[in-house]
Amino acid sequence: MSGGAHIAVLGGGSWGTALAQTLSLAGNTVRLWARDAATVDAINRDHANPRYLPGIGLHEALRASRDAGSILQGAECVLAVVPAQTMRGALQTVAPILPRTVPVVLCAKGIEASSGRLLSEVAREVLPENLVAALSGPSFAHDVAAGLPTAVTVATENPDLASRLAALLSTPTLRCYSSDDLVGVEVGGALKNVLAIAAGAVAGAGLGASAQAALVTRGFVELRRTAESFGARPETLMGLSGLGDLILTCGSGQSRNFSYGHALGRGEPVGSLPLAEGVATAGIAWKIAGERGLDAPITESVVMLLDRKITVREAVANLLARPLKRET
Ligand SMILES: NC(=O)C1=CN([C@@H]2O[C@H](COP(=O)(O)OP(=O)(O)OC[C@H]3O[C@@H](n4cnc5c(N)ncnc54)[C@H](O)[C@@H]3O)[C@@H](O)[C@H]2O)C=CC1
Ligand SMILES: O=C(CO)COP(=O)(O)O
Repeated sequence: MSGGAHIAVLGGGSWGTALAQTLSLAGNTVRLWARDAATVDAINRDHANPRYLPGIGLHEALRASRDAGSILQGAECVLAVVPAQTMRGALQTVAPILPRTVPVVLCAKGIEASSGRLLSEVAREVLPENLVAALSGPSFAHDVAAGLPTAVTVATENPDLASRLAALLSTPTLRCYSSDDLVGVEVGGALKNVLAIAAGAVAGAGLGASAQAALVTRGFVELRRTAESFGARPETLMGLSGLGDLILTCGSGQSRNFSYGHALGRGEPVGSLPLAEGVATAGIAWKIAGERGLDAPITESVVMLLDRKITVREAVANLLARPLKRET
């Protein structure tokens, strides 16, 4: 169980702040790097992050800074919690000052759209000497910050390190399981966001709970197919970072990806909505599926929907019109 460690968190958004809060409450020394001065001031002065975690009072010992050097000083572990498409830049910022003995835990969910790389591949390019892990699973930032019970998976390819990191990051309310299937945990987290957009779109278009259940189930088949093409183990995808996160985000308006899809389904504007990682990951996930000869009709529908080439009802009509097949 966590406590007494020095942990650095890169990213002052909702998830970085929530992880920093639970780890700080568990007795760790937590330092958070945020690029935005207002966020740093609010955390240090008011013990709050009203922009990203409204209504949550933060632990007084949690400190923030815009200076990455001071955040990293003495850190035993770094949590990287910026959006997936900005992960490379954030890691590049700390690369010259991060000791190579410090493990980096990637907490974002996405695939780098410009390269098709998983975030662990990005991290290994930027920080070739550091051990890389991923933390993923069904966990809304607000729930974790509020101390509600949550379970996630912490994965690295080294089982001993995975167990040590899971122990380091578990708190009385955040239970971390360990796994050596890094790729499985990463891909499960990245692809569920695309499916949450699809589920939200079906709900927003008023197509009914039955359609939503069918879509999520068939979406999970797509997720498994794509993840297994990366080398993920099927049982990982049946776990927290896969099925577990689909159950959470494909049925809750608390999910930003679901809400984004919901707005699309209702024909509402999406320009001012908060971060929905599935928007950036959908296109690259479909491209990867195409390159590998994988059937991914729901991912394709999300891409067409995001590009405004199709409506939700047309997308669902197309899915229904596909040739009948065995359920696999
Ligand atoms: N919010 C949640 O409930 C959960 C989020 N995640 C994942 O965590 C990742 C981060 O999401 P949130 O914290 O929710 O996003 P957010 O939108 O709440 O915050 C993003 C933060 O990253 C910062 N940022 C953006 N670009 C940056 C850059 N280039 N360099 C440094 N900082 C930068 C922003 O200033 C902001 O503080 C995403 O991949 C998300 O899928 C995972 C589990 C739960
Ligand atoms: O990943 C999450 C919960 O596990 C958060 O989901 P959203 O990014 O869709 O809000």
